[in-house]
Amino acid sequence: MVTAKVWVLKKHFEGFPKTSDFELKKIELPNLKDGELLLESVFLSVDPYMRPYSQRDMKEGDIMIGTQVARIVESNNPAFTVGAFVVAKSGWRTHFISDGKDLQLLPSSWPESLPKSLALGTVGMPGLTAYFGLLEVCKMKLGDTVLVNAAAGAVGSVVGQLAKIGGCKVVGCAGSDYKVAYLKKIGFDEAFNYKTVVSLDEALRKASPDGYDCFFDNVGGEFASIAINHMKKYGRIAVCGAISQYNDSVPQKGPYVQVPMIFKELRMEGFIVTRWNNRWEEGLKALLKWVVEGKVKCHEQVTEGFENMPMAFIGMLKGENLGKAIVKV
Ligand SMILES: NC(=O)C1=CN([C@@H]2O[C@H](COP(=O)(O)OP(=O)(O)OC[C@H]3O[C@@H](n4cnc5c(N)ncnc54)[C@H](OP(=O)(O)O)[C@@H]3O)[C@@H](O)[C@H]2O)C=CC1
Ligand SMILES: CCCCCCC/C=C/C=O
Repeated sequence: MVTAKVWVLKKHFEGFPKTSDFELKKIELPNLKDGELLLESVFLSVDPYMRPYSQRDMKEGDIMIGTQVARIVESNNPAFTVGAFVVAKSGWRTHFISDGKDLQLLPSSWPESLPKSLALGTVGMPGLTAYFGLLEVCKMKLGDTVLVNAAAGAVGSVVGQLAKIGGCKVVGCAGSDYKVAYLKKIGFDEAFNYKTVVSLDEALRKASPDGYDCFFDNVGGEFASIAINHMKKYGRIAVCGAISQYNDSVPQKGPYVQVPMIFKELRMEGFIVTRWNNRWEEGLKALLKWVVEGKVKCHEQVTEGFENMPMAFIGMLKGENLGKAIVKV
């Protein structure tokens, strides 16, 4: 008999999540039936979407949603070998049972030396968000100037590097000087700390006096309202995330987008990465190749210990992570 530890949403978040909103529980797992597997989580992901999705899709007492890289420890399913690693969507659990239907094996070309945790970041859902958001929503093309916020995070850092591979000028902003230095190190042409600039408007103008063709928006709110005025005519805005609004108890008020959208004839499109579920293999193959070739650099903020999951999640929402926020069990 295996005992799994799980993190439960004890109380719906009100404003910024608190550690007391979570509860650690133990669950006895039953014996495996035919066709089933027992898995242990090795790395778990903490992501911004957990904040709005918990509000929309979860009730108090549910196990927190999320993905992990897990190792197969027992298998009654001939399609899965003990010792293999998979990406699963089994929530915040140390151990779980699966019938294999929802599991994704890591690509067979995954090099032994490459951390498997990257399957939750650059070579996983966040990397794919950057890939499809830039190619399909921003319609990025050679010579474009691309703006991205939350640029030193899991999605943003890949957006900037893919835009450089695509022959664009890239401007990024992040919430600390350390993050800004990292952006310059990984090839951003311009980067600034949005928390310390005297004027966001001036910082955006200085970074690209001619404006922006593409804006990959991870943040929303005030930043997006100012950035929209810096778009070039016919610019494209990919509305990927709105992390500056996820913890609001009272919705923020405008300025509103209509006037700049009309006069600059902009295209602004929200998206969710799962729209391209049927092309994940293509995206993962491309991302893995760039990582292996050293064309896309990865950084992870690894928190040790399953018991620290709530802390890692809250820390990521506060901006404590450089690159992808990961928990190592
Ligand atoms: N549409 C889709 O399919 C997907 C959307 N997303 C969205 O992409 C965005 C980035 O996600 P991800 O890369 O995983 O997360 P990150 O790794 O970028 O971590 C979140 C970062 O957001 C920044 N941040 C937090 N609060 C604010 C704020 N009030 N204003 C500005 N920045 C803030 C912090 O960086 P800093 O120090 O720079 O402030 C923090 O490090 C999120 O909005 C997320 O919801 C993610 C995946 C899929
Ligand atoms: C494999 C899990 C897919 C999660 C999709 C997350 C979409 C994110 C939206 C905003 O953050």
